[in-house]
Amino acid sequence: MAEVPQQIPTIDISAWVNPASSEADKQRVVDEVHHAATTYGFFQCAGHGITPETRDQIFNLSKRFFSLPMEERMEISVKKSLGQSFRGYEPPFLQNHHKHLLPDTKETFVVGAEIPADHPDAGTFLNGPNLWPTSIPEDDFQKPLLSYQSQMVALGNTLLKILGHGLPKSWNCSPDVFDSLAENPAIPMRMLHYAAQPVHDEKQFGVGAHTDFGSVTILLQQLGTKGLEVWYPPTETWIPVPPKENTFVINIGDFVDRYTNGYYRSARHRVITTDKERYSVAFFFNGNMKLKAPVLDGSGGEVNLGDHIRQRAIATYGAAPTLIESKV
Ligand SMILES: O=C(O)CCC(=O)C(=O)O
Ligand SMILES: [Fe+2]
Repeated sequence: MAEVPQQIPTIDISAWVNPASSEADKQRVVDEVHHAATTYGFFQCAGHGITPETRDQIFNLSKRFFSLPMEERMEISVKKSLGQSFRGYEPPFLQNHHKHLLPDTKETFVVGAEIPADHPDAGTFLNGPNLWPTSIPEDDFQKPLLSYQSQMVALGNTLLKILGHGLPKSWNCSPDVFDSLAENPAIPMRMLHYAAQPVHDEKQFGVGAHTDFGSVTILLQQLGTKGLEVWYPPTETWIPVPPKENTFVINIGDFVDRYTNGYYRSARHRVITTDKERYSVAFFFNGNMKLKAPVLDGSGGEVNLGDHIRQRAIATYGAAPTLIESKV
């Protein structure tokens, strides 16, 4: 029987980003990420270059948004976003990952790539203009959020490069193989707020057990809170993933799992409820929604990112028929 891991690994990727690093130091980063992605599907990422001030600023904005009156949040509800663009505010109890559970307690504000309404793709699945709260000045809210978004895109690209370098040599694919996946990517960022749940109900989760749909997720957690757990199949255990100073939690999504035929693992995870409120920000680097490509290990079969994500959204928002019927 495998030993129960107490935590997922922490990996400092700074040697990869620093042009002065030796090849051996860069390779160490590749090896560590490879180990985490094949074993856990999760790791804590340090040395990413994003400042603590940026992190504090993002949480302050999130707190400011979720403190707006409910009517104001509902004015920019996802239901009001253009076509199937899925932008704006999602109230609690909307998404359900399992029929036998209650819907998730989380509430969410979703920001994606800013696609103007007159763009040919606007209104198609995950494409369109963002919805912004009118009572917060643009410079105080949308500018810093979009700046954070571009830092997340850069980090997502870096992570895909590292993952590309870790693929087995026998597959004969270029280490830049994920470049086409990273082109013009869908990048929904979900600012998440979990209200305190003083009464425990075993059917109630912040987010029920699920895997992420896209390529790579970059998660920022509020220090001093808890709730995130990842499933480790060899020991059939949930491993807690506590927030750690100056790190992001990185996890592999379904698409990279399928694309690599399960080599990089998209691990199940969940957020349990606690008696303390919690904020987190999940940046989903979904990737190029138009990508259709053969599975990388040459075993046959094709992956289609857009179809996969659409089907998973339908499955998990199925408990919210009004949203799903009008949106997907
Ligand atoms: O809030 C968290 O820690 C994780 C949220 C999550 O797993 C998700 O939104 O997919
Ligand atoms: Fe998730």
